[in-house]
Amino acid sequence: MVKVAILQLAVRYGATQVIDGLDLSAGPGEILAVLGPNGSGKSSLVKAVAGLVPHAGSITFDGEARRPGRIGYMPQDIGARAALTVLETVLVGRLGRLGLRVGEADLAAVDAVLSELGLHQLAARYLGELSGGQRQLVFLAQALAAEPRLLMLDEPISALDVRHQLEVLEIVRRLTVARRLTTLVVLHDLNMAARFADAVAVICNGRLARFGTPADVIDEAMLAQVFGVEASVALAGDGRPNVTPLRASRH
Ligand SMILES: Nc1ncnc2c1ncn2[C@@H]1O[C@H](COP(=O)(O)OP(=O)(O)OP(=O)(O)O)[C@@H](O)[C@H]1O
Repeated sequence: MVKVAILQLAVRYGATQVIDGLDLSAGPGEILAVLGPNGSGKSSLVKAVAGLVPHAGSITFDGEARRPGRIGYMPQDIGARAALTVLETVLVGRLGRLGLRVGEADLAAVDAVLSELGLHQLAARYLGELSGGQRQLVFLAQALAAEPRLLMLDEPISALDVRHQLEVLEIVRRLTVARRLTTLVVLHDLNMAARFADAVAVICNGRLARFGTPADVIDEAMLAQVFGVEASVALAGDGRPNVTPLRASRH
């Protein structure tokens, strides 16, 4: 259980500032979806929280600057360069917890995650022999194998068919609630964000454009201002918004 508080976050690459003055928070048992146009700074935000890029401003975890030991991070870029099998790749997720040898508990944890994501039959295959969607599931498995308290997923469903998209987000939601994880997930699919997130942060040009519940944030005005899209947004029976994009309103 980790309360993440971000205050006046700034990230720059060389002379280019890509996140500027961003305040945000996420709590245990909660999925925070991070939305925004391409290049707006979503991955940079998640990398800053994971400690993978330097930043200014403050990021605290339960009020402390020190990151919790158990972080699960799934990057957006999941190339197949490493000559590892699926089993080995998922085991890497437990690196911080491995002793001098792989123990029974590690193998059991990996086994459980492989089963949960339906990856058992692929366990001995090399990453380079998988489809893009299968590889995405393997890297999700790697993030979950850490048994994280803080879970960060950068576009985890972008290569998945619609059933796997739903399955993955259902698993993420179930684990988030059952284990009181604090979950940050970068998504491009507005309707999946509306359906699965407790809170939504919209990033635009490195700044926080909107932050609140899906119903507060995902509306026609935001889609026009932030994404340059004309859309119709209806509230479903459960009060969550449903977006139908109509046309690009600017080029
Ligand atoms: N390592 C880097 N060096 C220099 N600039 C970078 C680097 N990584 C990202 N950027 C730039 O920072 C800005 C934000 O990138 P970031 O990857 O955070 O955006 P994003 O919102 O995740 O985009 P997308 O939806 O396309 O994945 C972009 O303009 C990008 O070109």
